[in-house]
Amino acid sequence: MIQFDAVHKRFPNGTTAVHDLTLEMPEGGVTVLVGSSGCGKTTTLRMINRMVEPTSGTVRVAGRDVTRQDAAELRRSIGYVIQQAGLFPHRTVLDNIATVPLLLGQGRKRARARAAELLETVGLAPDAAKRYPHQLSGGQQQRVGVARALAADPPVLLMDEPFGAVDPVVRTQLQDELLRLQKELSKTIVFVTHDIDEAVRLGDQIAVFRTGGHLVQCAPPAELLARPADDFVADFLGAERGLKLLSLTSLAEIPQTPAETLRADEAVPPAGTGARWRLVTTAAGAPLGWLDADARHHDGPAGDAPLLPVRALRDTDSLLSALNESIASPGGLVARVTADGAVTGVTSRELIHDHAGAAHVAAGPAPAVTAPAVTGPAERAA
Ligand SMILES: Nc1ncnc2c1ncn2[C@@H]1O[C@H](COP(=O)(O)OP(=O)(O)OP(=O)(O)O)[C@@H](O)[C@H]1O
Repeated sequence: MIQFDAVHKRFPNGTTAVHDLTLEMPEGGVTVLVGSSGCGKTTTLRMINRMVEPTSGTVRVAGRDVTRQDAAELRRSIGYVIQQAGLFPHRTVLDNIATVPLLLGQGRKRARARAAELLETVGLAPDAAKRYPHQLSGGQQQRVGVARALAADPPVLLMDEPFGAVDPVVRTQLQDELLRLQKELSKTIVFVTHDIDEAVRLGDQIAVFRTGGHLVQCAPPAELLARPADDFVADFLGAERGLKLLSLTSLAEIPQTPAETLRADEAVPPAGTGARWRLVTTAAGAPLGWLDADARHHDGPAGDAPLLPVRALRDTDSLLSALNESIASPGGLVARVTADGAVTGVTSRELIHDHAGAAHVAAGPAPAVTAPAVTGPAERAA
């Protein structure tokens, strides 16, 4: 666990970067620090590995005051990943990853063997090992950065906007990789980002800071979205915080009913018999598309009829995806499939809407909105 106890940081030029911060970052969990530019996120992060020293207060890692530990030793025991990876340009990928184990006195052979293993762990092909950083894409460089931070198997990982410089698709892939890795490794991660969606996706808890280094609220994502402490946090979370909350609820919680299906080789039934929207599937039960059985443009096998696209969802998908799909689906039905892609049933738009409302109720009521204080004439005169 990492503990900040009444930590204050004032730089020599008089800037207060962090103001009286008391915060616990649980062991094996991801704490995300968010807030507008200059609100003290990086300074907070850097006080953990003593790249910045607090002016007052105590930072403890695993119960030990960091200022009582040798700074270089402390840094080697804490992984650090920054934006654009910060790799050594004249070292190969493998040597970049092996840097800390070598500094810790591991033999070259062992350090390189471990580095090669880590390449695979972070999803890079073995042939990346001999390349230099400039020969990799931005996303690949970030993966090397993560591998390097993990090389000495540190219990704590500090990540300062690690995915800030890559495009949204690669960014999502890197987030997925981090979530997968974290499931296996359970590191104590402190992650700085500007992106609230990234915070909601990755954080076990999210700490929201305001300019001047004030911590405004720290809570698990669902609680933060349902009950922002004040207007600042609510604004920071954005107008779509209700939808973001749905992204945290899994579709598994919502019942399904049997689907009216037709195999692709079956004939289109006469109009007016059975359900209007039939789900046409392969022989193995994978959905191919929606058939408007009442329109009946076609007499032959269902698979040859004009079908409307279907995007089937798994139990692991979110209520937000279900809501989205229920709007796009012609009959308002969301097709549900197993992990192997075989149809298990459908869920109606109405049921999804009901549960979307219930998700908000379950997360608890939002605080009442307080009207801005009206300044009275006496105060205005003061
Ligand atoms: N070495 C320094 N000397 C003086 N002021 C500093 C120093 N480092 C940071 N600051 C100031 O401290 C405040 C907090 O900076 P910090 O980098 O921690 O913010 P941040 O939230 O990480 O910002 P960003 O999101 O823009 O990276 C800012 O006003 C910054 O200008």
